[in-house]
Amino acid sequence: MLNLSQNGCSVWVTSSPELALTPTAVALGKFDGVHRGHQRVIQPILPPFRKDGENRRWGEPEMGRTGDGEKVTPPPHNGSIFSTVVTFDPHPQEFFTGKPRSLLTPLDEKVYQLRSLGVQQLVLLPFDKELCALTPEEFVEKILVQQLQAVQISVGQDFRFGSRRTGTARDLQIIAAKYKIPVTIASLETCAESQENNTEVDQQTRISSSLIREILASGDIERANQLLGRPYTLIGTVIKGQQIGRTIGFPTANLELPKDKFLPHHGVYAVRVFTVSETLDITGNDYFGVMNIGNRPTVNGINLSVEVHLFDWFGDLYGKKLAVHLEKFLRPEQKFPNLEALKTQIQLDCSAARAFFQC
Ligand SMILES: Cc1cc2nc3c(=O)[nH]c(=O)nc-3n(C[C@H](O)[C@H](O)[C@H](O)COP(=O)(O)O)c2cc1C
Ligand SMILES: Nc1ncnc2c1ncn2[C@@H]1O[C@H](COP(=O)(O)OP(=O)(O)OP(=O)(O)O)[C@@H](O)[C@H]1O
Repeated sequence: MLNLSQNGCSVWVTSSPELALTPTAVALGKFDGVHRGHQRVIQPILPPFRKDGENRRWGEPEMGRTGDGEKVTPPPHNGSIFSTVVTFDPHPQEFFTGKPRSLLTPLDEKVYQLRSLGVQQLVLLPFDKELCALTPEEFVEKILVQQLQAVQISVGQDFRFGSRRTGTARDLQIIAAKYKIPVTIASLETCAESQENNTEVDQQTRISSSLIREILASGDIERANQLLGRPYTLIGTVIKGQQIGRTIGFPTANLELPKDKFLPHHGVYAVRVFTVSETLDITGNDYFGVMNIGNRPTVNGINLSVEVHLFDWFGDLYGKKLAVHLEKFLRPEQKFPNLEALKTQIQLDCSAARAFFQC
């Protein structure tokens, strides 16, 4: 389906497990967000020669593309064990509810995050009736042993699998032992519970994609960033807006985002912006700026718009891909009586963002 390759680092992405590079060291789960808990599960499947956080060059041959139904030969096997994240597509919750689910990390972004951790392969198991009906024993035998030739498996302590989620992480360990495959069960990465409860005791809660969504929806971007282990990022292509911004002295780059991207609380954020390539690698300098996510009630906007104003930068960004790191929530969007009042407020937003970034 996709091959994302830059500087000799590639991730082989396939939704056909029979096209997977084998043998594999597998981390299992949905991994939306690739948050700190996920990173703990992925760590044990990475090659031992790689130090944490290092952007590894592993000198694999250039890989071709694969895809649903596409007949493509995977790159030759070079004798190594492929660090592989195995996830489900669509997201199981989307399959059961029939409702499209927005994601913290749409596919391109997930691949980018996995690649920067050192993962070599992403297998997107088609989540359908057939897969759902597999018992834990059948899942291990058919998918992990026969198709992926797993030699090592890693999951979190609360991992559940197989039909009606009957299999636990411990069950996986027992079943995999029959095939002599070791299973690492990562202990839960937790964080302090929100202080809202006003309890004296330091209660801990599990870091999860669902918790991070809730926190983003509430506008607490700094806490969401802590749990992710990096800034929450919106990545999109710059498209034309109504071009009113430039008339009030604040030209903005309007972003078209992946349709399934989860949007945080609407309003104004202090942001750090990077131009990126198709594979999402940073291509130039970074810029500071302010971003608005909202409907622009002051100009009777109807559609949701995501737009960023960069400090001290003038030029044409149309068609460019930007990665916008959300660092601080400044205020909710408001309806102003006129453009002059909006302009005055945006000036204040810029000052607040500059003070935050000390720039
Ligand atoms: C930092 C920032 C804050 C903004 N805050 C608001 C706001 O509170 N209310 C609003 O109606 N529009 C707000 N906007 C959106 C402006 O209305 C929008 O930038 C302007 O209409 C230009 O739109 P254009 O990009 O289509 O030309 C904000 C934009 C920026 C960059
Ligand atoms: N906080 C955590 N600490 C350790 N392991 C985790 C943590 N969160 C998830 N995992 C493990 O990482 C893998 C992927 O997790 P998964 O994406 O399914 O869960 P999640 O982040 O809790 O998402 P959701 O909130 O949608 O359930 C699983 O093996 C899971 O057990």
